[in-house]
Amino acid sequence: MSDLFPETTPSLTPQNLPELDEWRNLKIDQQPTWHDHPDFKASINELNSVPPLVFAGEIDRMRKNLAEVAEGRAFFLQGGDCAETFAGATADRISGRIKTLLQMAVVLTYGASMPVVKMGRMAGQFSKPRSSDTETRNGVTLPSFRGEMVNGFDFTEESRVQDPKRMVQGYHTSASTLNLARSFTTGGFADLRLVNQWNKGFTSNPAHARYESLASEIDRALKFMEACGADFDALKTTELYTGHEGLLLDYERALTRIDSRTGRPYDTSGHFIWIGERTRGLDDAHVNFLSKVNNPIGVKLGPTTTVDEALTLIDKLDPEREPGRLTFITRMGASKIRENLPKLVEGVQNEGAKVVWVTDPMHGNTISVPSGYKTRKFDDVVDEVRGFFEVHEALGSFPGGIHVEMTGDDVAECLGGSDPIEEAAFADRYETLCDPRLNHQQSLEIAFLVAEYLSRR
Ligand SMILES: O=C[C@H](O)[C@H](O)COP(=O)(O)O
Ligand SMILES: C=C(OP(=O)(O)O)C(=O)O
Ligand SMILES: [Mn+2]
Repeated sequence: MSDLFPETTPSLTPQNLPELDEWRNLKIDQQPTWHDHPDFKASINELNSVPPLVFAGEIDRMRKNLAEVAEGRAFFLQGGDCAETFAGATADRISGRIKTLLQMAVVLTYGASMPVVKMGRMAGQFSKPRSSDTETRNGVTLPSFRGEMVNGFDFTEESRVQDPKRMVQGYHTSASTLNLARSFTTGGFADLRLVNQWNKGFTSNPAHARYESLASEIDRALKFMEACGADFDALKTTELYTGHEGLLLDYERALTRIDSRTGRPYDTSGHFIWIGERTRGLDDAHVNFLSKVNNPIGVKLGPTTTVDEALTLIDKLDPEREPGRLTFITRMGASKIRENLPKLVEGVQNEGAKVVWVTDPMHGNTISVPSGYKTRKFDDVVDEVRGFFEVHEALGSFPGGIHVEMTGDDVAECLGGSDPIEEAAFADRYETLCDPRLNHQQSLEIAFLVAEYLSRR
């Protein structure tokens, strides 16, 4: 808490720093239409006065960690739900997701002999951009579900009404999620000497067996080091950052605070905030607002991104060219990455900028199956990851990270994997409210694949 005392800098309270509100005059996409709602002002006022979810000092530390990634000395792992849910913020669900993410990180750290910067798509991933404003089922048309911070998922008129009080509920759910994440990662649960135990409760299959054997190897190495008298205090805790798409600017703005040390604004809704593929317009509201806060910022880059767009994004979001400030999360699709990514990487290299390059192998590979489910083929996900490593290898740039939609649960949402998920399983185990996620085992498989590529470098 000591890093942030907005009340000690009254001339710089969030309310009177006009540059933080420039976005209000710009084009803005994918927003709720709730500004005249009777509860809108009170909800914003409440969010203006709640404590920050994360602190400026932590955000700075993440930026420093990401600078290491930009220099090729660490790897960046981002993972979590496409859309978090309020009901899903239970101890079991949250710990399952964190365990899976930490297991992936262990595989990567050990396999690649490299520190891993870990970020959960969690404690704030409650709003969604949509392809269509409405959804039609059996002849009934209702507003689309836009994430639980905006409206409900149930297909009824009442549930789909946009309610600004949901932002306040989103804040509180984020706070309790973060509280549990902090106690897991600092309270002994994430002690590296317990890696073996994180696998308990998961059924036996190829990825799990592989994890068991890697965990035993780590265990032996640690026992050896311990016998040599090494001090393991540093292994007791781990750092898990949070991140989400900064889509709802009313929410992001209300949680922005001024850091008393520097007088600079930080968006305290999460450590890492990214701009989605649908809202990255160069002169639009999202780029403008996030250019003003001091957090590390990501931008999703889809297959139509031009070199000029990428360079202008750098100019706007990282004018000082500070490694760690800007992460480009490419989501091209398996069939396009080998053709589209090289020109972007070369363009950025020629400009002399050092961004972090992350692959999101999920969003360019979404398909619908005849039964109506949105899904992704595990093989396409793997192929985009391979393409990402091939392109960076060829150009001598650092493949800095991976961004996946995943869960710790044994869901059936993405097709394939070494214990293959078939379409028939969707009827019972398809649980996502938006995009299909890798289940626990598929997530571990991806981690092993990435570790192999990293260790070859
Ligand atoms: O992550 C999210 C989805 O890709 C995005 O919300 C669009 O989904 P839709 O095409 O189902 O609207
Ligand atoms: C909407 C998302 O991605 P994109 O902006 O890349 O489509 C997402 O990450 O859930
Ligand atoms: Mn998604």
